[in-house]
Amino acid sequence: MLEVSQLTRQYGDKTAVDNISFTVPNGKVTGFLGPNGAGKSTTMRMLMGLEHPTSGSALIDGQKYASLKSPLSTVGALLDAKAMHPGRSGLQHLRSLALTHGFPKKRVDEVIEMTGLSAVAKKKVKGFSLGMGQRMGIAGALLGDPQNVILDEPVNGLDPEGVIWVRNLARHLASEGKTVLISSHLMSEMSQTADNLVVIGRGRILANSSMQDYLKLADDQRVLVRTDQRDEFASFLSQQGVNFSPVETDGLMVEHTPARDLASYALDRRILLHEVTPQVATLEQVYMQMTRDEVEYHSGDFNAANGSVIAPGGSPSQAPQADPATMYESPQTPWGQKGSN
Ligand SMILES: Nc1ncnc2c1ncn2[C@@H]1O[C@H](COP(=O)(O)OP(=O)(O)OP(=O)(O)O)[C@@H](O)[C@H]1O
Repeated sequence: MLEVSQLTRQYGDKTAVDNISFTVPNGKVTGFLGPNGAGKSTTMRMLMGLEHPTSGSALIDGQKYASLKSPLSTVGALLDAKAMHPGRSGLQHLRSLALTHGFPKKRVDEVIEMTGLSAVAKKKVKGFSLGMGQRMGIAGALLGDPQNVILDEPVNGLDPEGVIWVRNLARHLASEGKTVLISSHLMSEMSQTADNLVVIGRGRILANSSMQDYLKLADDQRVLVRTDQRDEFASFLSQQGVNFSPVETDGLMVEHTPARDLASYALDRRILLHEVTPQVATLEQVYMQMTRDEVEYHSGDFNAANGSVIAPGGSPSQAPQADPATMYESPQTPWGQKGSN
């Protein structure tokens, strides 16, 4: 179990992590979400004893990392996939880790096999692709068969097969009763992987709940109804001041009205509804609503018609100007999205 309690980390004037508390329970995958610069990596690094908290605590199974008797068997982390000696092979890297921690060579072979690296394990780390480096980092994290696993952006650079593999791995570890904390910017992936979510923005907790409860926070609850008496039902809804929009030939997407009320209105008016489907918000929709004002590094919108970039809250300019406030931002790509970082 991981326990973060009133944790704060300041770098000079900058408060990277601001008095946050949350628990990551055993047997669950907990997604750790937040915009760039929200404080996820800093929190994970404090759990792993790589940064000292300014105040508060970050504990693993009730202990600070530095006090753990058998660190690699208690917690395994992928924090920076490039943190390996470039001149060594993956096999050498894992063997030296195993040797210093007293794990048998057999365990190295097991994690190499588990992470799909058998064919490249003897290659020098400097020749690794981003995805191979990620897999090697995960292999290192799993070496001690730890009770707690912390993965910072593990799917970064992985191909679709690798992304599914990480999902299955996380689910498998949780099914064995292990604690899994995993950060990612891939919302669709996270929605399939995590049981619980901790969302942070500008160093503060924005949400800490089960995935199910989180999805209920969508502020635009909508219900799709279908009926052969659409005009009649639509005119009734208009009289009630309910907002809706037509869908295909027989449907209405109705806003802010519970499905039960809609069914009841229809029954009273002897209108047969042949479909009443509450729309489930996606994780991405709820997350975007929640973090709208928490994004430290905003991208401008790209105007495909004339190639201009509209600065956040501003008017079009022909070329993006270098601005110290956005110096961490990825360059605008021709298709108007941020590149990966
Ligand atoms: N060593 C440091 N010195 C100064 N500022 C730092 C340092 N490490 C992190 N920060 C700042 O702390 C804030 C939180 O950074 P952090 O890397 O934890 O965010 P993150 O949520 O992991 O972001 P991303 O999703 O981009 O990886 C950022 O504003 C970052 O610039």
